[in-house]
Amino acid sequence: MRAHKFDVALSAPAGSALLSDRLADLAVDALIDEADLSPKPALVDRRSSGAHTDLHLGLMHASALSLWPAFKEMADAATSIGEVNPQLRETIGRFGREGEAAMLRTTHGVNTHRGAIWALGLLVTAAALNPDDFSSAGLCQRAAHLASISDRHQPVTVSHGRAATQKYGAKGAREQAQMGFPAVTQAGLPQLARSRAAGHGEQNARLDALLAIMSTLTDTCVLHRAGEEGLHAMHNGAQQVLAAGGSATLGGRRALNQLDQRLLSLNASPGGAADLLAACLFIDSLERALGDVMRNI
Ligand SMILES: CC(C)(COP(=O)(O)OP(=O)(O)OC[C@H]1O[C@@H](n2cnc3c(N)ncnc32)[C@H](O)[C@@H]1O)[C@@H](O)C(=O)NCCC(=O)NCCS
Ligand SMILES: Nc1ncnc2c1ncn2[C@@H]1O[C@H](COP(=O)(O)OP(=O)(O)OP(=O)(O)O)[C@@H](O)[C@H]1O
Repeated sequence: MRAHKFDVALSAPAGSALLSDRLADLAVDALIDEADLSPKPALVDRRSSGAHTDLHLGLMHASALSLWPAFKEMADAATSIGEVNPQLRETIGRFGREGEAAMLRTTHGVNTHRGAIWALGLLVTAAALNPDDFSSAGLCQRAAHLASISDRHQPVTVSHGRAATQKYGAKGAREQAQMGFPAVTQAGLPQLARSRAAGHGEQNARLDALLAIMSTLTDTCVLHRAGEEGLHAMHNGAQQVLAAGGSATLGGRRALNQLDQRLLSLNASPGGAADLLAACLFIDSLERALGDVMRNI
């Protein structure tokens, strides 16, 4: 295995920990940070379970922790296989399904993180494939390449997401990844940077990033639960919060509260947007690790 200067940065807090351990740590941290972020519209957070009757914050944390081995296995596979090819795609597909099984054992059958395993699994793999390039563009491009390869062992299931993409002709989790996560690179990450630069505070900047994603994403969780009316309510409401100045402003907070109420009344939970916020936080943490290395050279 090649040694990279980023191995040092990523493994620093854990001493001798390997790159794959640190990538799995960062993916789990991103999921826990996403769950804790509050007040998120109609999602599980520190205040409530949002539109979900079967989820709560403790379950989100336990589920996130249960995914650590799957993320580590994916990173290890990327390091040993070393390139984007069908073998790597099918290997991480197997670990993704094992991750889903671990999640369902932990939550007693509740879907807490299906979409997140997919998005973060691809990004963890993309990071381990080339630790010299943790740029968001590079990571998302490698992830997209992987997501575009078919997996012969993937069972054909009738998921809520697939049903919604077929009924509404919308692009779902699979297509978002195949396109290189435009919701992350063109909406979430730029908004995170803008709100930080405006001095809005980290939690508000993260909420604004979530809202930027929600303002255009065809979230199949919302489509499945609340149809096109729910999707329009999400797009319009999120745009209004940002137009009012974002979560750090009084007007933005009022609009955010209205969006929360509206989505709750429609039973519309933006779970796909939440997963993509976790993807933003993961990429952001990698870019910060890179910055720390540069400062210490
Ligand atoms: C591609 C996946 C997400 C299935 O997607 P599908 O649309 O069929 O289904 P499902 O309704 O079960 O889950 C979709 C989840 O994605 C999230 N999501 C919804 N809409 C979107 C969107 N537009 N963009 C991104 N994520 C979204 C939500 O959290 C939702 O719960 C995935 O579960 C899968 O196929 N896994 C197989 C295992 C695998 O190959 N893993 C690869 C290694 S990570
Ligand atoms: N903080 C969060 N709160 C709720 N859901 C989240 C959160 N973060 C991410 N999610 C995502 O939202 C999805 C949950 O959506 P949903 O409950 O609609 O799932 P489902 O099992 O497909 O449908 P249903 O519950 O309607 O039967 C999970 O797959 C998860 O990836």
